[in-house]
Amino acid sequence: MDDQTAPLAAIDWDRARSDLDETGAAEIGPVLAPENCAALAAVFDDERHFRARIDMARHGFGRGVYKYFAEPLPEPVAALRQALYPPLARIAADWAARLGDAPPPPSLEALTRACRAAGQDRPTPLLLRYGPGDYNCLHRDLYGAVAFPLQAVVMLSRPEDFAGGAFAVVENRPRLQSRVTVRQPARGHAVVFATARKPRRTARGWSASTLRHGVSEVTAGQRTTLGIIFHDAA
Ligand SMILES: O=C(O)CCC(=O)C(=O)O
Ligand SMILES: [Fe+2]
Repeated sequence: MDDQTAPLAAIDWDRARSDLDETGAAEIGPVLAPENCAALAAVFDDERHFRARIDMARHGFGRGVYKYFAEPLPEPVAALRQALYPPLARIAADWAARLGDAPPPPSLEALTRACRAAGQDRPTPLLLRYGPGDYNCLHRDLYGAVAFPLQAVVMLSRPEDFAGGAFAVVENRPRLQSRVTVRQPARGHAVVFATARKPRRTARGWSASTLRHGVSEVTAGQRTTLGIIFHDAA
């Protein structure tokens, strides 16, 4: 463990796995110390750290702004991405076996190499900022053929900094009505969730349900999050 990330060793991965199996989302944490949350939120206004700035309303993605980090990623972001990969890859490997998919690469480095080979070479970790009236439409963060099936969002704001702005995952289940799971993680806590699909037990074995995630309207204050996506973008 280093001083950049809170002790991931304390995370109950069995519980996270069963929450992910059940709903496609699991709250874990803390994963970032409060001082790192504050420092990362402050980075939002410093354009030197980013490769792209997206005005969500312009693209019909919702309302608010997000920015993709440029390389090199800030140390706490790189360290957290690295630390989250192995436990998430174990869950991803079980999901792949259930769905008959290829297993995930054994390491983040191997995933990055697979991305490069597919022409996906731009970093995807991002900061998102929402003010009053802002929201994030349901979506999937897919950026090319290579995709890791799980991702994380870390809350950088304190609960008293904003109102509204709930994180939501919607699971579209074959032949069933859709299920929504809503989370409001504390500062420094994360929600890990399925990027696009997850296995769902059926009478005959397993089938794939499809997932999207988004954020409900922020009604007051300012909400800043860190998104950690493991595959790179084309
Ligand atoms: O701001 C959030 O809670 C979710 C942001 C998001 O879409 C993501 O991290 O992929
Ligand atoms: Fe997203």
